[in-house]
Amino acid sequence: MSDERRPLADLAASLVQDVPDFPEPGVVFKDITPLLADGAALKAVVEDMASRAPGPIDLVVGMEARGFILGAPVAVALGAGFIPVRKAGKLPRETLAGAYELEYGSAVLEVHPDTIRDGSRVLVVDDVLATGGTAAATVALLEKAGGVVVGLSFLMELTFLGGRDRLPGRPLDVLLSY
Ligand SMILES: O=P(O)(O)OC[C@H]1O[C@H](OP(=O)(O)OP(=O)(O)O)[C@H](O)[C@@H]1O
Ligand SMILES: Nc1ncnc2[nH]cnc12
Repeated sequence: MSDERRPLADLAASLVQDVPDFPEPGVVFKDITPLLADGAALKAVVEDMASRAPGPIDLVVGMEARGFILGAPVAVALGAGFIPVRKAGKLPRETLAGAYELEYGSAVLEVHPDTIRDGSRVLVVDDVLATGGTAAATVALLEKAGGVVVGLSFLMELTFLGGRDRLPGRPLDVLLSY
């Protein structure tokens, strides 16, 4: 990590709380709500994510639900559109769907493919990269819909869960590593 990014990383880390055994025994849940509640920290994190985008971005994609919280303001900061990738059954029109596994369960993600113009440069934003199941399923959906995923940006990575290995060759940006 660059020296200039260190103060932001320290601030963000101080505002993430560990919650043991949530949502199930053995999982240490990284709770970002204290960070979200701190206006200066939230602004700094969003601006940092936007500033590290790899080149021009047409669309920012956020995954339900925490990916919406960070993704939408990053999209606004970049002047890009925002695409919600939602859990099954929430989007009202024709969807593309993909199943995936995560640290504490499995689910299905969906997107409205007609909101992604062919060849759009897409940045994926989420709070946590854990097993990488959510991110890998999202990349697959976006590429099927015609987008070009040029990067993924996460507030934090749980390195011991190996999510990076499910995103080989993808440009990843992470502020905090655990
Ligand atoms: O790398 P993975 O193992 O896939 O885990 C990461 C995902 O898990 C969390 O979302 P969650 O599905 O818990 O939903 P939420 O944002 O609605 O809480 C987090 O916000 C990521 O999207
Ligand atoms: N340990 C964890 N804490 C918060 N979000 C997560 N998503 C997947 N694993 C997580």
